[in-house]
Amino acid sequence: MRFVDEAWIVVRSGKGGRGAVSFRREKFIPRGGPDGGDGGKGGDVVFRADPDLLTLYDLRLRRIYEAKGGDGGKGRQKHGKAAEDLIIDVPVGTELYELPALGTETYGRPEAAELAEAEHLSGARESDAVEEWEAAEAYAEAEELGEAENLDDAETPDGLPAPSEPEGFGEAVEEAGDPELLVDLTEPGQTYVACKGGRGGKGNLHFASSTMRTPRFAQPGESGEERRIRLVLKVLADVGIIGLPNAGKSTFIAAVSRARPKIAAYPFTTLTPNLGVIEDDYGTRLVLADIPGLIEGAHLGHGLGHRFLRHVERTRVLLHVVSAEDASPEGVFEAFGVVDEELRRFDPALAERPQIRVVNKIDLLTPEDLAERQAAVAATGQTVLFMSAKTGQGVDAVLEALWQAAAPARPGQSAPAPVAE
Ligand SMILES: Nc1nc2c(ncn2[C@@H]2O[C@H](COP(=O)(O)OP(=O)(O)OP(=O)(O)O)[C@@H](O)[C@H]2O)c(=O)[nH]1
Ligand SMILES: [Mg+2]
Repeated sequence: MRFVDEAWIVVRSGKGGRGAVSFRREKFIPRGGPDGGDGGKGGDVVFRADPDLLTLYDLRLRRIYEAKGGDGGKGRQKHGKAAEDLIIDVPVGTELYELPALGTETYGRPEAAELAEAEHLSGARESDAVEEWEAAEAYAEAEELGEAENLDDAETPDGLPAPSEPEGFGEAVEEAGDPELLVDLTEPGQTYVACKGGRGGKGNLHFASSTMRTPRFAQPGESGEERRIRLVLKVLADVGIIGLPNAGKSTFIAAVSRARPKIAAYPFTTLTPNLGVIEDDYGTRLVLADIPGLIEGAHLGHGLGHRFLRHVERTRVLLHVVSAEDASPEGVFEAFGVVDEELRRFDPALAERPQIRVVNKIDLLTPEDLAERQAAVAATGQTVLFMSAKTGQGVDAVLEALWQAAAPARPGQSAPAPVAE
């Protein structure tokens, strides 16, 4: 499974529907009072945490998300229908950050002009001859067509041209400094309204007064909002597989799950975390995350590790893998120490996370060499497992330890036993 952990998108809520300009038509009354209804509210943009999603991949394929606009008001005091909200499903564990605005003009949207118009009209400056004239013209035209109740028809549903990405957009996003965290969607079904839809405009029935019996104007709908949002998925894996580059982490996850990460005999083969799922006979699942190799200085941003350490923050158990090539009989714990130190400097709480320690590639050792290391470990009273992800030797014992340490307690079962350090 391809795992994408970051994306950024533009979201826009829908514009409010236009208020209607309409007049009652009754027999023998040539010009009845205004009865134009209000426009409907534009759609909100809502993010929702979906437990079935594991990646942000879909959000990479599309960049701009727009909710629909509200319907225009109608005659006989009928209000326009509110638009449906646009729901964007994201994996559980997605954080949303606000990116700085880039200036709406770059989109060539008529927003500013429309706002001015809305202000102008809501101020109901009836002395403005031009405005009157335009409204009257529009009304006459509509009347001719027999659809005086709704002058909104000429507009596209949201009244805006199709969006396009302005030049320099990507760069500007890249340069955005520390963005502000808006929400952390950690609960399945949790929602966050990122943009509120615009309010519908008032119909002309609101503008009648003693001096203004036949208002030939109505408010346009309020514009929607626009935001640029960065999405960061922190893997909600149960187990984080950590270790130095080339230790065999990807080989292990490929051996025990259907994940098919790239495996190669050079460091930093894995560039983004891979997720694998294992399932027991009861259908209980454990999500494993194969994290790119950490090296000394990861906490300083050296290598790739730093960027990915945050994924480990949320795992319940760490599977710490070292290669037998790096673990001499006296130096087995030293080998684990390098990555432990990186964890500690990045976040002391991380270093306290339960760890299952595994020496991998034991197929490269003679039986005597292996026995020597096992004896050295046993003498310390600590637990270290030995396996070969390549041949499968010892892998079942590692899986068993993972289930013990990370499986969520089933009803009627006590919590998993703590892992021996
Ligand atoms: N002999 C032997 N080789 C192994 C074993 N496990 C992995 N390898 C080899 O070690 C090399 C590195 O394996 P990977 O699984 O890519 O290592 P990794 O820890 O994911 O490395 P990075 O992604 O770079 O951090 C590959 O050539 C694997 O074939 C093992 O149990 N025995
Ligand atoms: Mg790898």
